[in-house]
Amino acid sequence: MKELLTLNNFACGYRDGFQISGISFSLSKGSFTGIIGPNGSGKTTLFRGISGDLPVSAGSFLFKGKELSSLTLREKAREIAVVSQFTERTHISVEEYVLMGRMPYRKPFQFFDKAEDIEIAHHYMQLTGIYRLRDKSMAELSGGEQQMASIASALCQVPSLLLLDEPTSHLDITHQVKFMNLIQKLNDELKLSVIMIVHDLTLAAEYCDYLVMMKNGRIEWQGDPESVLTYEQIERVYDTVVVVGKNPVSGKPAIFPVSERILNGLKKLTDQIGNQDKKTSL
Ligand SMILES: Nc1ncnc2c1ncn2[C@@H]1O[C@H](COP(=O)(O)OP(=O)(O)OP(=O)(O)O)[C@@H](O)[C@H]1O
Repeated sequence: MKELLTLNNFACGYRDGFQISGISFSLSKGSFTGIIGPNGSGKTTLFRGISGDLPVSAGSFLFKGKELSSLTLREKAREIAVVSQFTERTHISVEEYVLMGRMPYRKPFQFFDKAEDIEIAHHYMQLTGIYRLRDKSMAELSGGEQQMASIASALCQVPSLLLLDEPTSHLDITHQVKFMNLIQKLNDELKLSVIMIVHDLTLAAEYCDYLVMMKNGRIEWQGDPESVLTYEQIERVYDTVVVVGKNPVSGKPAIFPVSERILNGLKKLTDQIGNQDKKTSL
């Protein structure tokens, strides 16, 4: 089966509070999808619905052809791994933290990690560049290093779907690009499907092959980056003036903000030209 997940008229939300509704999209195995939209538009709520953290209140959600709610917690944990924005500042070692990702594979009454689990954890620590930090406490790591440890732990679950909630928000440009390249590599080589909440639209355009743009708990637009990230749609959804250009190397959309001072200057200039045109036509 090519389709990994299908949401059909899906709705979920908080009791007597915010709801997302009418959500319909399908993602195939190995896709790299970005969820974009303004603050409070429902991106994290959608994530919580996809991870099974919030129950489906209407519509359906099929994962590999089965209702997600029919999977046991252990089955879900073997299929879907979530990396949230915040890592707990726990005092356990990096290695112990990463090994927690093997929990869904532990047998009842298995109190020690098997050699196979340790081998898998070491493999993903090496891949994410944190192997050298394995004996340090998680609390001693920088934000970027903690982020990598979370990814390594999530990969230990050997999931088919990785959910990333704003993973690059605390990273400098070097680490952002390094991080995105790693996710792209996992996506390419392991055919790992990725859904990522991302605020940086240019970064989303560069790496994602599909974008879902949300506003007020609904999908406003979805498709490839070129069709979603037009200046008209961005302005309508974010209520902000932007210029959309092209990355000269990749050809992907690049989004530029425009300051109010520049906009006011442009407005003055067009008003002056308009007044001159009026005078000459009199
Ligand atoms: N646990 C909760 N209980 C009730 N309402 C919540 C809860 N979490 C979030 N909300 C509300 O749901 C709405 C959507 O929040 P959500 O976190 O899904 O938005 P978002 O698009 O991820 O925002 P941001 O970009 O700011 O992270 C907000 O109005 C928020 O106040």
